[in-house]
Amino acid sequence: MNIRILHGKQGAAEAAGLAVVIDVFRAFSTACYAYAGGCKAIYPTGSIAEAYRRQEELPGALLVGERGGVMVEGFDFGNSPSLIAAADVRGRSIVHTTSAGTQGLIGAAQAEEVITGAFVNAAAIARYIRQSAAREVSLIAMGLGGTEPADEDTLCAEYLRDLLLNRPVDFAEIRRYLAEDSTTGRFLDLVGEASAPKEDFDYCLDLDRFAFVLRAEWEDGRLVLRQIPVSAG
Ligand SMILES: O=C(O)[C@H](CS(=O)(=O)O)OP(=O)(O)O
Repeated sequence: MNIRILHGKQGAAEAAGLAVVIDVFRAFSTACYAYAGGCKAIYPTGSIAEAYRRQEELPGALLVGERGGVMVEGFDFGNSPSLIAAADVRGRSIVHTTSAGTQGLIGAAQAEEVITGAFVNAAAIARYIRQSAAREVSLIAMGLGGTEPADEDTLCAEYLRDLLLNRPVDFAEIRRYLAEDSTTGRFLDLVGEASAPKEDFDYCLDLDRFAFVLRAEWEDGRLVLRQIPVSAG
């Protein structure tokens, strides 16, 4: 298996084979919590205007997302895993637009298959990749706004690579580093911003909470994330 670590929107555009678009803080942690809460489907979109157009096509859909980490005015929720986990999203479609994560899903157009990446389902991602027998794997660390590296995404890409190569991993040290030394968890700087609660840090670093992956598929001309359970072993 050939594994490449790529970065940001540029990396997404270069991704080949099975692509894992990684956004730990917070897009793809939030998406996992939404599926765990029973949402019907998540539609990743690029622009805010496109999100509103998609919502018109999907009556009753919730609008979820941010710009600069802050909930888009008029949306139902920001990009917050803890707030989504506390909400009743059962049976609801979600239209999701974020600065980095959803842009990466849209940009990875050359890849054969695209799944999301986060720590909350890291072991399931590694199992899914092994079971897929993919020969080429692109791990894309989306970073800040898809243009600057962010420690949490780079560390998640390296963590997934090491799992796949059966190398030792030390999640406790990653967590400690992100809590104490890293400065790239931008939403953590939005102190007092309701759509960026500090609890999101723990929600995003709840390693292996979920045993599924989210796979991006095209349905009726729309990109949608679908939940794929991954068996143990
Ligand atoms: O909502 C987030 O935490 C980030 C905002 S920013 O890129 O850190 O400003 O969005 P995401 O697309 O989930 O990285």
